[in-house]
Amino acid sequence: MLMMQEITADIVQATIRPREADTYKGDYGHVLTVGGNQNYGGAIIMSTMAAVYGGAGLVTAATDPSNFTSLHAQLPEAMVVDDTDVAELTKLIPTMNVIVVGPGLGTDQQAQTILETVFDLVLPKQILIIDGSAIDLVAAQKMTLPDTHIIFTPHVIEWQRLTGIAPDDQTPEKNQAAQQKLHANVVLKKHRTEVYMQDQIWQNTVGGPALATGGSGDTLTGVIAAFVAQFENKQKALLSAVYTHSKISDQLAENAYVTLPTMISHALPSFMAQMAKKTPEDRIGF
Ligand SMILES: NC(=O)C1=CN([C@@H]2O[C@H](COP(=O)(O)OP(=O)(O)OC[C@H]3O[C@@H](n4cnc5c(N)ncnc54)[C@H](O)[C@@H]3O)[C@@H](O)[C@H]2O)[C@@H](O)CC1
Ligand SMILES: Nc1ncnc2c1ncn2[C@@H]1O[C@H](COP(=O)(O)OP(=O)(O)O)[C@@H](O)[C@H]1O
Ligand SMILES: [Mg+2]
Repeated sequence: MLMMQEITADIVQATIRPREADTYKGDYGHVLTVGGNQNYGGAIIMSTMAAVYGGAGLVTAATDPSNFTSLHAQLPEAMVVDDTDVAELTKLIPTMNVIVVGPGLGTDQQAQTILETVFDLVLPKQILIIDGSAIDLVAAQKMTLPDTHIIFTPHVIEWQRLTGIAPDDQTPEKNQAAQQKLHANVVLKKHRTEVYMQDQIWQNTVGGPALATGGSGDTLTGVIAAFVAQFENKQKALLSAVYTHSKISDQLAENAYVTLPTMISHALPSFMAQMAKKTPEDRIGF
């Protein structure tokens, strides 16, 4: 039986610390989110919003141009680029710290071309978060993964598509073997989300059915991107993002039957401020 460790508030409090006074946006990472076709624009808006509210220094969304206006209406802080403009992506991608690909991307030929472009251009020093449709494309097209730091964020059906392991057979042993074969970190999303990284397995014990609404996972990608972009310890940043997304939902769920993805994003700055204020002595009882 494999040992599973619980993600605790301690890890989050140790990760989210007060910002140094003499810093600027360039110190908190540049995130690129790639996705959102003509039908699923909301997915990339939710991912991008979470990256902005989660504290990434700069955020750019590469999406279908039909989403530009709606994205800016909600999120003037983000920049946009046409996700089929290879020349622009070729200039932009090398300047990024973290790339999210997949929310609302779809699985048609155009989506596949966009994903191939990202895989071609991503650099080994970057962090690539592969979610939603991009996981489906990797699985269906048996795409070779790029040489970079990869975080997969599948739900149980996406994980099945990627590994062939049916949800009922998704044991820690089988999941870890599949994760190690992929040479990637895996956030297996479900009621009690599991994080597989290197030889460790972590379980998230916060979060509940108020998160069971379209866009919760899209939002998680943006929180992960913002955290790994701005915090030094990438493993703790990943665990902290998973916890924070769920914990905010739990807190909102005291007064909200369903916690809409945009509600979670809007609550990120105040939750992070609370975490940053905590000293080691405060940690008991949180
Ligand atoms: N507003 C938007 O634009 C939205 C776009 N979305 C995008 O839509 C695309 C397709 O994603 P979907 O996940 O909807 O579709 P999928 O076809 O990947 O997954 C849906 C299937 O997975 C099952 N499933 C998911 N989680 C499960 C769990 N914990 N236990 C058991 N079964 C589970 C569902 O029952 C369903 O059969 C993605 O690109 C995604 O990002 C969705 O995120 C929804 C919102
Ligand atoms: N009952 C639940 N308990 C805890 N977390 C949940 C529950 N239902 C959904 N979630 C969380 O919501 C997110 C759903 O992700 P996903 O299925 O990819 O949504 P979408 O693609 O619509 O954004 C995951 O982080 C998952 O852990
Ligand atoms: Mg999803």
